[in-house]
Amino acid sequence: MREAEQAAALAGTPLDRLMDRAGHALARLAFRMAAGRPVHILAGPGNNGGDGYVAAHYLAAMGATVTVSGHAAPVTDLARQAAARWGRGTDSLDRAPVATAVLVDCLFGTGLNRPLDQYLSGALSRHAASAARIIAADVPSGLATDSGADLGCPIHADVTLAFGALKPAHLLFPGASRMGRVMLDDLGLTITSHQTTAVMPFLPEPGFASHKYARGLVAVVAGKMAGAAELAARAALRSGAGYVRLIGSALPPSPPLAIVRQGWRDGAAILDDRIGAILVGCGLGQGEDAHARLDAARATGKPLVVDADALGLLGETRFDQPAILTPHAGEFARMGGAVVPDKISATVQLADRYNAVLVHKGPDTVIATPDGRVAIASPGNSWLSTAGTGDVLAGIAAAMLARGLPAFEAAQAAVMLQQRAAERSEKGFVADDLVKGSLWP
Ligand SMILES: NC(=O)C1=CN([C@@H]2O[C@H](COP(=O)(O)OP(=O)(O)OC[C@H]3O[C@@H](n4cnc5c(N)ncnc54)[C@H](O)[C@@H]3O)[C@@H](O)[C@H]2O)[C@@H](O)CC1
Ligand SMILES: Nc1ncnc2c1ncn2[C@@H]1O[C@H](COP(=O)(O)OP(=O)(O)O)[C@@H](O)[C@H]1O
Ligand SMILES: [K+]
Repeated sequence: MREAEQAAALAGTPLDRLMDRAGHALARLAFRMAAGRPVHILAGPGNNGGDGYVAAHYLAAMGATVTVSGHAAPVTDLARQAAARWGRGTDSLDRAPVATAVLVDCLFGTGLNRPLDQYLSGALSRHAASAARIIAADVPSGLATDSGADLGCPIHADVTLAFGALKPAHLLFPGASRMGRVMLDDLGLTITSHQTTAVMPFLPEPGFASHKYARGLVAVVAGKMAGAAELAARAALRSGAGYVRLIGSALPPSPPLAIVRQGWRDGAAILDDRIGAILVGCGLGQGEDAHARLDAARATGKPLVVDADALGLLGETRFDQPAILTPHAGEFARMGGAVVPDKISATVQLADRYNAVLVHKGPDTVIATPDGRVAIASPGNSWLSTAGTGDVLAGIAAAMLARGLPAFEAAQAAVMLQQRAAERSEKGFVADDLVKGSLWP
């Protein structure tokens, strides 16, 4: 965002214009939410506080009842100009709060560089308790914008109005749990970044020239716990693969019978040239056989999805072929990934180490490439926290690789399709329910 501010300034949008837009947007939102009742604004010393003074100026001009409490005098030129524009009195932050309809938290935004002290977090929480609704300007104060880490944020906002672009704190936990409804005002900026929210790539439907191999042949390698591979195979088929082979499963055939079952045959089963992607790991186990199956899958040079048990067998592997690795937090830690709070850097580091696309799962899934591109999924449906939904994700990812998507796009498609399936399902769904019908968007 700071880069974007600089770019905007160079492109001729002065920063005071951006602050004016931000403050005006805040004022319009607070005006609507207050519906004639009083609004109180907390203004910090930096430009987040500046947004608050501008909002106060506009609210007064709209005829709203608006008061401001300031923490420390403005320290930036922009914030000083904004405070002068407001021009009316500013209370001290520790004056006893009065009941208000809407509190607008403009204490700190992207400039927070240390935890809130007790004085600040106490004052913010007292003011919040006296307000019916809370709007956070850019981010609730006390959250680290770039990681979503909690640096002593005492509030849950009802609405967070993000400026310019969404930041990691809007999507990553615990920050994401403090936002309430997130709204974005782009301030008229076009921001390009190597960090984005995950998006669904365009998936063309089968055309007249399509055939089952053109749509993608997926090989799912089974192992000790055959159910996991079964789920993954169904997910691959239901998400549009033309052909799915389930290899080495000990379970008897069950619907959909379109899944073709084959023995492992010392690895010969995965050598078919027409196979577009191999999924290995779901229910694989960790013994000798598991090692052999993982090694054979790698040796084919074909695009791979590596999940679950196979993630624990990778050692110092660096992938030569397109590969997607899908660890949950526990598997991520066992693979040597640094523990959060900075889930983004930790995921990029591991992607680089394995030379693969990393899908670091959880309520806030982070997808990273070895060259540092990052896509963060919007917080998912928490009913996904049930056994087997990871196998479903891995199966969809394999189908996306087999249809020819690059690994980064395939991983995003898989996360989006799994989330959409969850949204369409009844509360209390289980993994099997997700793959009963089509997973196509
Ligand atoms: N990005 C943009 O293009 C725009 C940004 N604007 C606003 O500007 C904000 C960023 O402004 P700033 O960079 O001035 O940063 P902030 O206003 O977030 O805060 C910076 C100030 O707070 C102090 N500070 C940091 N952590 C503290 C702590 N724990 N306790 C006490 N003091 C602390 C710093 O020393 C500094 O004085 C954004 O969040 C956004 O609201 C808007 O004005 C519109 C334009
Ligand atoms: N609280 C949650 N909210 C949203 N999604 C979740 C949550 N917990 C887990 N998930 C998602 O559910 C899936 C679980 O995968 P995983 O832990 O590998 O389960 P399994 O190994 O049993 O298949 C992942 O896609 C993950 O992102
Ligand atoms: K804020």
